[in-house]
Amino acid sequence: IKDGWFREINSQWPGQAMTLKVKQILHVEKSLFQDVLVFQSETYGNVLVLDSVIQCTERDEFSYQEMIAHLPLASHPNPKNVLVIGGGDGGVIREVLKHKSVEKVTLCDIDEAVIRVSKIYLPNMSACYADKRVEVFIGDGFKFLPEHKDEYDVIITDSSDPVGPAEALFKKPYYELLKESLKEGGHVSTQAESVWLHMSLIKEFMGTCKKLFPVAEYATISIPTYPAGQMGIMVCSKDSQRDVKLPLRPVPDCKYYSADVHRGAFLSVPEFARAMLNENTNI
Ligand SMILES: NCCCN[C@H]1CC[C@H](N)CC1
Repeated sequence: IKDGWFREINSQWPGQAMTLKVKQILHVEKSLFQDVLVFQSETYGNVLVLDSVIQCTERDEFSYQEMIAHLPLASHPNPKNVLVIGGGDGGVIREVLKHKSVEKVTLCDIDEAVIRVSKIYLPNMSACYADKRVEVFIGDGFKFLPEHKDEYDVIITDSSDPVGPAEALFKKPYYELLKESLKEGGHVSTQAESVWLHMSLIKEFMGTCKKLFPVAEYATISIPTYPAGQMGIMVCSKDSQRDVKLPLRPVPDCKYYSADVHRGAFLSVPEFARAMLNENTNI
């Protein structure tokens, strides 16, 4: 933070940086896994930053949290048991609980500091921890998944970037674990970075998903405070007959998500990205 501005300078997005004006620094901590910063911004509410990377802001988090949850859930016929890997800020669980069919949602985040801090500074994301359908497990998804095979209808990987604690969550071994923890006809979703900055990573990532899942689709969303203002969501299904681009039922109380936005998120992937992603299919 310099002269009152937070600048998201990072080697993953060379030569550019989102900058937010800081009103007040609320929390600074070095957890077991990463540097944790929360500040009150002038125009985006409270902001959670991990290892100098913006994780979420109160003003625009709904975009990403709604879409990473509802794309896999609304396209699944009857999701009952849901797992969230990461997502310690609580925003994704809030969205999962909007689905009446969901009986239980388990959150597995490696860093208790993120949960503790979001309970204090991100109340409208972490309020849902009080819901009786929610259970929390502090630990590494890599250790949790092998102990929960054939158990979940939907698994959402709400991770930080592939630099630091979340690096392994973008590689094949993790996706094999995800697949084994899904029940028949299960869906997965994960944050899939920006077509403006990470095309090579997304291409490799799509290749992994297409090898492991019969259905794998990349959706795009608009979110101002993520790098380049665009974020991808990868959605896969174990059921070769399933269309994850098709919303099967409405989701109440959303500010970003709708049935049209569901379809549009897959249809509006820009041509340069679609061409690169489709190259993978002839592996
Ligand atoms: N619920 C927190 C979302 C974390 N998602 C990532 C944060 C860092 C970004 N560069 C990419 C998305």
